[in-house]
Amino acid sequence: MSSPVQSAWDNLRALPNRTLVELFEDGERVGKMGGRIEWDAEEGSNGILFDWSKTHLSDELLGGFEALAAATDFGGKRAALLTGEKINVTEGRAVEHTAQRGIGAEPSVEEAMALHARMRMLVEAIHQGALGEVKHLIHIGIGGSALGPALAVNALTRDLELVDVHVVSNIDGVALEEAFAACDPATTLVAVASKTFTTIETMTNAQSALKWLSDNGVTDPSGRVIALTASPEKAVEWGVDETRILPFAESVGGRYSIWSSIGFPVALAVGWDEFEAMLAGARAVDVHFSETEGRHNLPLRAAFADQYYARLRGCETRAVFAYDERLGLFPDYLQQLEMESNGKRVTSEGEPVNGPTAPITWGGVGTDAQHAVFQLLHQGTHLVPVDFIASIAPGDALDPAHHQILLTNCFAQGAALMAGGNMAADGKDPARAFPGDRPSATMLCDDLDAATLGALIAFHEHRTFANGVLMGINPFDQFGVELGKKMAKDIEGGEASFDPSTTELLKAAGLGG
Ligand SMILES: O=P(O)(O)OC[C@H]1O[C@H](O)[C@H](O)[C@@H](O)[C@@H]1O
Repeated sequence: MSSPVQSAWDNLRALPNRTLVELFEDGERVGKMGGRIEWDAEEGSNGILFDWSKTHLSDELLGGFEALAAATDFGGKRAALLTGEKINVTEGRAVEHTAQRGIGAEPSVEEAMALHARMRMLVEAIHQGALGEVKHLIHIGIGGSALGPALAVNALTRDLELVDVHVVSNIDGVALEEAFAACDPATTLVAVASKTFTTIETMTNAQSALKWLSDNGVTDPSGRVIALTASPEKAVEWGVDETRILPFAESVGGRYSIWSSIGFPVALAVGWDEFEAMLAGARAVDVHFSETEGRHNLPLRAAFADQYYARLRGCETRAVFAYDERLGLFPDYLQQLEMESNGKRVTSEGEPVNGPTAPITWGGVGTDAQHAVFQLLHQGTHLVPVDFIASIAPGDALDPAHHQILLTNCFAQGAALMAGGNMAADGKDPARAFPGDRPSATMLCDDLDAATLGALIAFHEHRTFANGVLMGINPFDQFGVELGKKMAKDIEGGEASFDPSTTELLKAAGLGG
């Protein structure tokens, strides 16, 4: 007998696939497949329009996916997420990034608010000169301790940068040297961001940053260090003064940690109010996600489309193009969020999964990408669902033509992917033929400010969670990163023997004994 989940998938597989042109015969489609999430802004409200009408989701498919959501107990799992149950079953932990935004179990929300207050005091004290003149911050961290800060600092500091922030993640010393070259040691602080405070890249880079400070005449280098961590005791052992440790809860996952003290460089660069605005934008999405049911729940609806393309149409990748220079790092951010969360092969119960899991996330910025990779999207043999992200308000103060061309190109690409056609005069040249019926979704922001960035990130967090629920997997562990780390340690320790290829490579590089 098949399980309710299996029946829901069987039912989905039996539904007809309609073309986008056929789907648009429904005159109400744009309204049905669009939706806004809004929040209060200085003047009125701001928001994001989520237009999923150019995807192949039909009324029947939406109904089928709603049945799947019911069979996988989406409602119960969402409630468990938002009330701090231990849903990260493989690690026996709650998952409480929303508590950082005020949504969650009361003690966790209170703890988050108290830690935010402490972070705020330090940020404001630094702005007021309590640590002397501070012009630069070298933020050292990797993975979830770097990608969020790098994204947000890059996105939000075009108009205002109170402190010049350099995010360094790679162990390749070239990365750290580049930051050194851009900073004056006398006016530089170093943030060491690591949930565990053990990550080899981060700890090695932090040590070298201390050495750089002392080699360049800073008398108390460790007095220039701020630790952002869920392991404050390890930071103390490492030599950071307790007054400059900004802790966060163990239940905040690395790739979900921008909302915690890992967001310190953002607050330092753009000020506390902007950091709070980012949290408020995320909270607006949390509220929508927690209160809206079925197809009207926008992150869930996006996950329906993700599952449709990955599992029913065999798409192995999905692409994200931000038509906004400020979101240049958004695809990188999403790669960790989605691939580290849902790139799994067993369910939460340890059983093999019943279909493909996370597709490969890739992308870039428009219009650059149009002149490089869009050829494949329009005429290649892979079907790639595309997300477009754009802002109605421009980020630049140049001739408005810049922004108009940017936006018209963004919309034209979605239209062209869907419509297809033939560019030859006689309409018959196969090399000039566009098959069309290629899907895209568009996220159109009123403006790209801190609240909008928070909302965009939270939308993708919940979309990722919803995908995990529909596939029956735990999105919150990441054991897949461990084996390579262990082998690197084994090489360092000279303990292990390796395959012939690896042994030769080590020998050629003069490594590994
Ligand atoms: O913050 P840390 O403990 O230094 O961890 C940094 C990163 O490394 C790990 O290997 C994980 O893959 C990431 O999820 C994590 O964000």
